[in-house]
Amino acid sequence: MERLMSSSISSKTHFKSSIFVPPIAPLEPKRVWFPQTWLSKSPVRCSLMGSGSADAGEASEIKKVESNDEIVPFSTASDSDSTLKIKEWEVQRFQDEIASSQGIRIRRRPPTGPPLHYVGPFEFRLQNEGNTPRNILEEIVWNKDKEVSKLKERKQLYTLKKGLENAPPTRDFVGALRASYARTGLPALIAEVKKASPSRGVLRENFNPVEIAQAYEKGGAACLSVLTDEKYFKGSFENLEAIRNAGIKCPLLCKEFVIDAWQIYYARVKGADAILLIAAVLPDLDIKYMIKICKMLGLATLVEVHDEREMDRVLGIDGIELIGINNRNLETFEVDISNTQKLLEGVRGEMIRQKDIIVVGESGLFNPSDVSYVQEAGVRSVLVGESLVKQNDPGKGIASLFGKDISL
Ligand SMILES: O=C(O)c1ccccc1NCC(=O)[C@H](O)[C@H](O)COP(=O)(O)O
Repeated sequence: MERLMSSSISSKTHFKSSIFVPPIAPLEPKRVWFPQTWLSKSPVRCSLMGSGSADAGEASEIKKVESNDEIVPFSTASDSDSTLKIKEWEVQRFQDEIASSQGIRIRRRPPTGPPLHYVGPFEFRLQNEGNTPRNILEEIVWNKDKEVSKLKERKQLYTLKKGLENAPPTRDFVGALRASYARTGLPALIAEVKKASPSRGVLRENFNPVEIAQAYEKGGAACLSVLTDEKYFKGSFENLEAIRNAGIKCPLLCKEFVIDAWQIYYARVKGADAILLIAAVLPDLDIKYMIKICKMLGLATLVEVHDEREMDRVLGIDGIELIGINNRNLETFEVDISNTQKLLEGVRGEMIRQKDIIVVGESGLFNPSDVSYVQEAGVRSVLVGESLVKQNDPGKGIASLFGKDISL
């Protein structure tokens, strides 16, 4: 690993020395053997923690390695392709080690896919622990990795940044939540525009995102959350853009699985006012880095946690204004709204009050007693999808959710 770091530094890369490098035993490349057929011709484009597409100068003291440049060869592998692959593999391993040292179970997709194995004249790919996603969240993230790589090839950051000049102005997402809470005395609603989900399948066949958004706004939602993932939620960035262009005044959260800063720029260009960052997926340094990028672009961040460890990590990060507590375990689909209460008890709740952080209760909220329960636990906002989107009139669903009309 030391060798990896020094080779990265010696090439023309942006690497800030303030990055925390945990004491990992150096790898021994001489013991690593890769079948020749496992090696591809693609150029290495690696980034520590996977957020490697934004300009290093922009989030000043924060990290990064991004290299298409010459790389110092160092192993027994004879050609430069294999050296690049070994380097990719090492960076991947380094990334996963940092993540797991923070209790993150979701691994990033291995860069090369499963190795080929030979049995006599045949070859096949072995499926094993290392190359198969272990749960739905990991699968989504691995798929997202492939998706984002392709999108980045089609639209480079440079082009996206030019698009920023024509992007609509951002609206104050946090301000809208505070104002709604002050006006109604009830948790401010972030109403979710979601056609389907991995746990519930298709929620609404007759799905018109703009009409649903208009109904939510009319029904008293403070902000909207728009799913943009296509494969698992049947959402899209076109939906986000259409809702923004339809003149909806509620600020919009881009509900995406963000693993790369490129996605933040893309969301901004498509009209988002806020971005979701999931602590189960992103190491601390990525969260800090992405918050900086968001601030620079005028976007709010909703940092989502599910357990105490994630909450403690996030409370250790400066500048957090919104924390979402997801009552759904994204690895198992289990939903339990008492999770919100558990995470807001004692010293954690105290710290949140002191920092004036708005907590958003997410998932599994269906009726007024669910809403009161999480409000008593300390939330000042709720993020609700299924129970609203399934109603014939999703706007009227809001009144049923709160037990009264909150649009007035
Ligand atoms: O909902 C899922 O099945 C799911 C699976 C994997 C990752 C995320 C998932 N959902 C995202 C959410 O947490 C919800 O869309 C959101 O909190 C609203 O929940 P609900 O009101 O229960 O629809």
